[in-house]
Amino acid sequence: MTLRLFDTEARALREFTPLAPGHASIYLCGATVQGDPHIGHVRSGVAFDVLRRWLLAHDYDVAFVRNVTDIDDKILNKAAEAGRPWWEWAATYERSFDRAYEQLGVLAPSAEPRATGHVTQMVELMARLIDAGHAYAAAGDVYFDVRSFPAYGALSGHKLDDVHQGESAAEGKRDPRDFTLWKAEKPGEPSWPTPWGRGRPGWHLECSAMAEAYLGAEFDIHCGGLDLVFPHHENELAQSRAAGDGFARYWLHNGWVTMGGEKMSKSLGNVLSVPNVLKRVRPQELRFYLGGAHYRSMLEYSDHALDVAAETYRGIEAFVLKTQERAGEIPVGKWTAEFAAALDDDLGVPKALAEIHGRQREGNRALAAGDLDAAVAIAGQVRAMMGILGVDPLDPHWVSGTADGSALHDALDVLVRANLEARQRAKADKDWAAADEIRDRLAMAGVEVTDTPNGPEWAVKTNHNEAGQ
Ligand SMILES: Nc1ncnc2c1ncn2[C@@H]1O[C@H](COP(=O)(O)OP(=O)(O)OP(=O)(O)O)[C@@H](O)[C@H]1O
Ligand SMILES: [Zn+2]
Repeated sequence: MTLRLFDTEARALREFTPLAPGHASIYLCGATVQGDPHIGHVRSGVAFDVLRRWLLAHDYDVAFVRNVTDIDDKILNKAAEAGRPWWEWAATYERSFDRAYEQLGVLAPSAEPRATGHVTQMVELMARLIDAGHAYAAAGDVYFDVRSFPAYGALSGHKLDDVHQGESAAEGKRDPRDFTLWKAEKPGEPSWPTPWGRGRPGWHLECSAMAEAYLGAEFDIHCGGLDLVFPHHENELAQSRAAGDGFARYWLHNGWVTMGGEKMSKSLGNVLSVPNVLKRVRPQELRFYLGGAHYRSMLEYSDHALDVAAETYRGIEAFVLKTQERAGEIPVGKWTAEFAAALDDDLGVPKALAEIHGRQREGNRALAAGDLDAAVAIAGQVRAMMGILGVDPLDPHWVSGTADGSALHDALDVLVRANLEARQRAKADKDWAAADEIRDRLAMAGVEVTDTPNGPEWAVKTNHNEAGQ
């Protein structure tokens, strides 16, 4: 595998050579869990899941860390407005993000560290920076001294004179371009002890400390959305390198989901929540849509574009299902050389999809010609390639997640019906105890039985609405 990735720091495609052969360590900036995810939020999760799957397919041992920022001004403010504890607010929306990732078939991270669980590491990192003369404490805050790090701005291309951290002026800050590592305690806000007083972490510090804790002082790839290049990643890099760590060796950034030409963003109000979109299309179709564009390009949302992607997905799915119907089984095959070349070229998913469509057409021709062996072989290739993109139509994730017509549902139906027939026989024999026992057993398994004029009907009780399924 000769994988080339566009490295934001080098501003060029670079061949990926891991720090340790056969291992890849990846850090992805996760969500600030302040509200439900919109489809822009989950794009990075989907895009870099493809990178992970491609490395896994080449037998890499991948350590994939995606953090949760569970302490932040926005979380504190929103929780306070709602009159709820901040930790409950964060936990609620962390679950909401987890559910969205799960629905879209994003592989669970190797570790999902929360910022609040890593304050010790943050304090240690600050101590190293202060000792090395790169940071200072003032009035309970701790700042990074930007001028002490000559390479500052190298990632984003900012000249020092043009740097605006987006932070307000503060007592004791030596230079307006310095950024906050640690915020002094405010009344009523959560805080942790440090040698410089109680307070809470700044966002940038969190990721540097968590990346090092899990992936070491130097690791392979740091990923995130394009908006994070500055200041977030510039500041992460400055902190970690100033502290003597090699930090990330490659920086990858995904483009935005836009609507009306602007970044989909809560503050602009042009957002579509994941559950809402899943009322229109199935999760695998949404994933196919979000993951179908090149990860670095902008993806302008429209209902029409989403519908077209869903229809395209259904075309590929129909070919695989039709072949499966005739052949019985479609073993996962191997991707083609064209597909590999496309993905190796900075994860060129659009070209990879063109290859899949080509195979699909060839497969449909084979089906039409009655050449089932050829169709099965091609469907196996299609499954392998779609699997790398996380959307293999026969992946059990989609099959079991789809309540109607799925293999799992059909299997369950056979078992439940057998139980219901036994219950009918027990009733006919006036063996009420046996009939009740069967009903109770089904209830314990979460199967709810309703007697209707057409006979008993059953459904699995769920605790949440399975939107779109
Ligand atoms: N429209 C979008 N398209 C792609 N990625 C996005 C989009 N909006 C946010 N992200 C990414 O989601 C991740 C989490 O971002 P964060 O929680 O800071 O949200 P945000 O950018 O403040 O979103 P919002 O503006 O909607 O509040 C970041 O990596 C960010 O780049
Ligand atoms: Zn981060």
